[in-house]
Amino acid sequence: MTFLDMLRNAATQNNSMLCVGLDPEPTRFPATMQGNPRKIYDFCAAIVDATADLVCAFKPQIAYFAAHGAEDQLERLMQHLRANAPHVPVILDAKRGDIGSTAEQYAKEAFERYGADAVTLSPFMGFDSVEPYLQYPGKGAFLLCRTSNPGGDDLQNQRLASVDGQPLLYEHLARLAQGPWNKNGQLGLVVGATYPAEIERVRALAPTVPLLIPGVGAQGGDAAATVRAGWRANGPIIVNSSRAILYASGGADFADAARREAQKTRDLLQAARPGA
Ligand SMILES: O=C(O)c1cc(=O)[nH]c(=O)n1[C@@H]1O[C@H](COP(=O)(O)O)[C@@H](O)[C@H]1O
Repeated sequence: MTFLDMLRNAATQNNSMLCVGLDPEPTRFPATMQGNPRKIYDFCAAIVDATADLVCAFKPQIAYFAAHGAEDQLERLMQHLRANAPHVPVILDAKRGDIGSTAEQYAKEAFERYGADAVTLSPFMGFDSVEPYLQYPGKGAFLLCRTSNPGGDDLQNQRLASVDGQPLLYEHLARLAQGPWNKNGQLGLVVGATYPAEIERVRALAPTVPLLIPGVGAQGGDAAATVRAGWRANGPIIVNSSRAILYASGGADFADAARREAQKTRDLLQAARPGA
């Protein structure tokens, strides 16, 4: 099954466009685990179990594991996801971007070592840095397009004088992802919930590719505006929230609190669909 098939199925089964981001930060764990990087797996597995019927995807952020030398716990978490949430696609948030020969190694890491269904990529180095990921049939790749951070403006909002119509860089990327770069039909774009007007612009230029949209919750993005700008019947969106769900409670009830927060966010997103 392709990444897009999995996404469609999970979105339908769980009635959801919510992605729970797995960004484990031991200092924010509840008392019995607090500050202990060996508890990363336990913490994340509890969150997965509490939310697996509410999401269309999970997104582990690799830096939160690698920073603690906890790649083995990410491998265990991937196995846990396969066993306990087999219907939910996993997007490995790695934001890789390197020359083709090195990209081949990163692709192997994401799809073979971790068994991810999709990966996030920085497209800054051009198509040959993206192509190795597209060699994996059915695997998804999300290109950073108009990111949620304020500094995203610095490059993404620059005009390309050399391209027809002098589009902004992020607009050009949106066209490439919808068209010539989408060799395996599984490309998507990352756009921040903090910029709904730009989400709308990206959707106009790339009507059918999936949009991964982080920035609701801790970054303050407007969930309803995000859905209105990005969701289309044949253009899926995956709205990520990490900290607001993971740390909804700092106590022993963290998993129950995460579930309540995920449910609230899921319902808010669903209700904002035009005609819902
Ligand atoms: O690619 C991403 O996931 C990403 C792109 C972007 O533009 N902004 C952004 O916040 N992210 C990631 O999405 C997550 C957001 O986390 P919260 O702000 O805690 O919901 C983090 O893992 C970020 O690395």
